[in-house]
Amino acid sequence: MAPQLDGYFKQVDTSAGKFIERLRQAVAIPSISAEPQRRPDVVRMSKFLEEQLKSIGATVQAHPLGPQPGHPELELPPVLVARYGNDKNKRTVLVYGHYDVQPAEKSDGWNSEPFELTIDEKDRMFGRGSTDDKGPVLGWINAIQAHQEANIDFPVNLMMCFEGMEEYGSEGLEDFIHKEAKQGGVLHGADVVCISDNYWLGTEKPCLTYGLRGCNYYGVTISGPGQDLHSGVFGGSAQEPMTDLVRVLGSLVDTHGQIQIPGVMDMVAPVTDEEKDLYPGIAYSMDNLFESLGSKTSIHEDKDRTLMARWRFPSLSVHGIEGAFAGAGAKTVIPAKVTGKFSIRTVPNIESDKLDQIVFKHVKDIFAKLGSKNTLDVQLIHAGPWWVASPKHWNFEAAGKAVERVFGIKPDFTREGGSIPITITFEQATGKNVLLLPMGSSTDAAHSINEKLDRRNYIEGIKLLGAYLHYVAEEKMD
Ligand SMILES: NCC(=O)N[C@@H](Cc1c[nH]cn1)C(=O)O
Ligand SMILES: [Zn+2]
Ligand SMILES: [Zn+2]
Repeated sequence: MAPQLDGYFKQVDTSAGKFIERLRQAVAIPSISAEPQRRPDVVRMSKFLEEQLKSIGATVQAHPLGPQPGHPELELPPVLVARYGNDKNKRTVLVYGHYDVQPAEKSDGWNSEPFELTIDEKDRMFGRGSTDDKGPVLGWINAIQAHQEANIDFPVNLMMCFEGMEEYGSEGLEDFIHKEAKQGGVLHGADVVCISDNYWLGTEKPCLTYGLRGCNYYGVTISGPGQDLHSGVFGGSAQEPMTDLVRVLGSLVDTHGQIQIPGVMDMVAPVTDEEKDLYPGIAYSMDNLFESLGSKTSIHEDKDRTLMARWRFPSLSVHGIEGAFAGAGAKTVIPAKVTGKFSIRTVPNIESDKLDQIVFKHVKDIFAKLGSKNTLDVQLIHAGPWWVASPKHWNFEAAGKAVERVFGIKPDFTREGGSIPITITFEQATGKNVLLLPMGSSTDAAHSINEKLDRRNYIEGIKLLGAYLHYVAEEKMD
């Protein structure tokens, strides 16, 4: 089956240095979507990607999305829609990825410059965006190029949709996809959808992913004094916003990860016996968790409960406080206005709007009990839905065969604790099966300091993406 693959694999190995250089150039562009001052870099990254796509003969359109909601002065970065191949006798695969990244500063604790791809003696390629999601996005381009260089016919028509706001909730993309997936739209005509933007459960065994948690992200702002104050002069006589905020934040979740907001857990679908039976067969251990954590500070003691906590139950994380003193030293300031940021990862059957109302009520109730003269405001910053699909589809079968061919092992079928808000939109707008096909591993530290992609995962991942397309071309439709 798929006899051309050996030649393709050989070519990927031959071109590996070139593909790593492409990743180096991409990582060098700090395309941080959450920071308005970095928006020109996000746009620069879209232009880089456009050039790369054109260089391999894809047709590319950059679609503007208009101003960012709530920031009329700030244009959203464009969605790139590219096409390679237009053969009516071939299947069409729609792939999605994102070219924006999470914020990163060397001073956060990185061992190397976050926007300089740094390869160590173990062939780990460190850099912001290396695994999330520049490596996988470039993987599709590299797969096309290796086919050309090896003179192997590309097995499918590839439609590529790359956005620049994923790490900020995919603003503006949903409407675009719904519009363009219709007859006559630029995203119309896909047979299946594939997204490479998540991770293996461990470091050795690839997986195919059929579920994601959603994410509702909130800000709670407490303000009082007209400006920051000297704690020696005003400590004890002014009500302090930080004092109130830490109490509000402290009321949200306990040390054991139990969400303390009444009503949230009532919305969670009960775990069925059939579901419980899936967990013991999955290749994962507490040591895998400890390795990715870099410590043994797990909440749960066993693997099944840990996986359920990641995939199957909601979690609440407190991310930071804007406006608070966070530097080194001992500054004696009383901040005048502080915004706590927290998010809830959602699962079936949590309803997003209902969750917002429950969260707002809880925060307001806790604040009211403090009897503070300060002012409170709580807002939803963005929300993305959870998604669970059926892996019993030829799209997953094709990917399973590709994993076996490249890695010599059958993949695990997993869900993911993270969120890719646009996944369900692709499913609904195209009416087609969506597969998540990860490239990176559990130790990649996406969103964290020292994010990396192992050379092996990148190069074998390029083979995997190409092999998947060959098996898609061969699969019988359901
Ligand atoms: N690789 C996917 C990813 O990292 N997704 C983000 C999406 C998000 C949701 N809210 C803010 N960003 C994630 O945090 O899961
Ligand atoms: Zn991502
Ligand atoms: Zn991410």
